[in-house]
Amino acid sequence: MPSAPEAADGALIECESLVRIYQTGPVEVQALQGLDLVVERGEMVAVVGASGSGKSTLLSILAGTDAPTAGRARVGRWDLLAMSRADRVRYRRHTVGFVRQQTASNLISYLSAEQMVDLPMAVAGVPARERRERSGELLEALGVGDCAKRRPGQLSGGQQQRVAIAVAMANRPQVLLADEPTGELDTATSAEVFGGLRDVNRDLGVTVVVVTHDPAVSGQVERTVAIRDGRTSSEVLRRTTTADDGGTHVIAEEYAVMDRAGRIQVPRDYREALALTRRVRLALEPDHITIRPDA
Ligand SMILES: Nc1ncnc2c1ncn2[C@@H]1O[C@H](COP(=O)(O)OP(=O)(O)OP(=O)(O)O)[C@@H](O)[C@H]1O
Repeated sequence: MPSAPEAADGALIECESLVRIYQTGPVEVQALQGLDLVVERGEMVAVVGASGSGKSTLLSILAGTDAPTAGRARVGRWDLLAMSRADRVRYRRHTVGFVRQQTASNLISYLSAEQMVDLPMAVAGVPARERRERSGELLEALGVGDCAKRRPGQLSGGQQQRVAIAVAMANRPQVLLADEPTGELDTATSAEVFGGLRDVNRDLGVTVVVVTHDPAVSGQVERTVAIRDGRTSSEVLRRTTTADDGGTHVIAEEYAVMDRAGRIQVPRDYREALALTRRVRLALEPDHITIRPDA
């Protein structure tokens, strides 16, 4: 099987000042307005943000199905702004896997679960025996081994999404992208599907980027990236600590994101609380920086 190029040293995904402008007739929509994102190999990151903030646009660019207007976007050694058509096919086949929100759109109604996992490998020229083994392993790993012979109509919504994860993982991608994968599911089923994403991240080492509205999902990953108006505005990092009595709890801390030029976005509620407008006073203190109203 042809393998995707190995990543250079450093982060697996790196987006810098990423811009995507959609032009529909005279109307121009800036879906991404200088977004920065770094994801390390093996990480599982949630991307959150209001409707229209640019989450799906980011995911389509990372998936290689949409091209940025400007900026930099790199996944492994692939420069997403400079890929030929043949590169794009290779990139989509081997480097990234994609799971969509609509369970039905991930699957093919007349194929069984194992046939669906088999298909991307067959297209990539993987020998039949290796395909059979890989399909079996993946469906087992996702807890749907007993569904191998069933078609999508014979699977629950949660099982369908777990099969979709297995399909996306078939060609051993470096990155698994999921756009609201639990959006159509109830809470218990969402937890099951999210568990599937965590399993492939932990056990198969794939880097996962998951777009979600679901706080129960974003609350379980170590890093959540918030997008506002097409830019990365803040990140929440979570770590688990152990207390003296042996009990564990999760500490979540919110950080503002600064780009290479030193720009940060001051949250609207902070700006409003102190009536910060166009000009502010910055002062460097021994271990922090203050921002004061211009008055
Ligand atoms: N193909 C397109 N043509 C024109 N405008 C588009 C296109 N795709 C997205 N947009 C616009 O770009 C902006 C960002 O859209 P995007 O779908 O990335 O947001 P989102 O954060 O994923 O939203 P949601 O949570 O509702 O899915 C929106 O204003 C949207 O209307």
